[in-house]
Amino acid sequence: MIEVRNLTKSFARHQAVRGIDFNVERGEIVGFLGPNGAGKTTTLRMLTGYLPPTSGSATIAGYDIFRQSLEARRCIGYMPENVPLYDDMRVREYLKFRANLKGLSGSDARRRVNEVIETCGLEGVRRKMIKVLSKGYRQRVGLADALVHEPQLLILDEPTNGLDPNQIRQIRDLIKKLSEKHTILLSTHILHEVEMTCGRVIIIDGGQIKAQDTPQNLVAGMRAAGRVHVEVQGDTDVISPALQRLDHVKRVTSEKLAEDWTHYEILVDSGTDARERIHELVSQYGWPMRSLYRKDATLEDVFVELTRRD
Ligand SMILES: Nc1ncnc2c1ncn2[C@@H]1O[C@H](COP(=O)(O)OP(=O)(O)OP(=O)(O)O)[C@@H](O)[C@H]1O
Repeated sequence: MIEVRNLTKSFARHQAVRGIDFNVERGEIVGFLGPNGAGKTTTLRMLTGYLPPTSGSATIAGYDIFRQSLEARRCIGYMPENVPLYDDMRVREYLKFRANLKGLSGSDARRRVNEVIETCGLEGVRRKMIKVLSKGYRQRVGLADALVHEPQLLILDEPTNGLDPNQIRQIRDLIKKLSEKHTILLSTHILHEVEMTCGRVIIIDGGQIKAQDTPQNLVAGMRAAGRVHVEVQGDTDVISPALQRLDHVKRVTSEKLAEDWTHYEILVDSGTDARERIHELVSQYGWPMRSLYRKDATLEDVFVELTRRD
């Protein structure tokens, strides 16, 4: 559905996207992740024909996004980061206007507008002015707009940005429902959302792809695949280096708690479990300990490991 080859974008002397390659197959739902300024929006804007690339190529459903831009864009429903809506139009009127702009007319336009109003849960606000809608409903109008011409591919740029937890859940459920009929490329900062909705993840940083795989494989393949948490009472300047010297420990971070207790987070190598060694060490020195547990790596750990700056 999407084939990207050696795609590059430079703004003056700044290279925002540096020769990226990736594919998205029909029916997939793929998360596009990266820290601020990684090049996500620039990539999505090139794929949707809003920005010409400096070099490289990309096709959507077999159409070259530059040479066959119109055909390619017909296959795409794009929801940009800040959905531009006409505040002084009513929801239904706006969607009808957008459907007409996308080449639908008469009964076809009416049918599709009614369908997307239902799909996106907009029945209750169809006659409301856009300016009075909550952020969650505005996002739904943006999604309905992206869907109205029945595109095969949906490209969503941070669709849950700025929403409250209930609204995030509603949009997430809607995206899941849409994934039954559409291929989806979804850019987001919310990693939990990606773990719950995406079959595959592409991580981009500094304009380059750092990893692409299923969330499960990314977590399993991480070098530091686990964290041990321990709370010990005593001198952090002594305890922290002692923990750091244990086998398979990659990094120790500490946070002081009340009454001379400290919480240590210990990053350990994949496939190792340092808990027994930690217990032995703490017992050997007689340091009081009140908790010791291990947490497996999450997609967030993979993301931090691949994109950390320090
Ligand atoms: N029109 C532009 N002119 C100059 N530089 C730009 C332009 N658009 C983006 N950039 C720069 O390109 C880089 C990538 O920006 P981009 O918006 O693609 O990042 P992003 O991954 O979408 O970040 P965010 O998560 O903050 O939206 C940034 O350094 C940004 O400042």
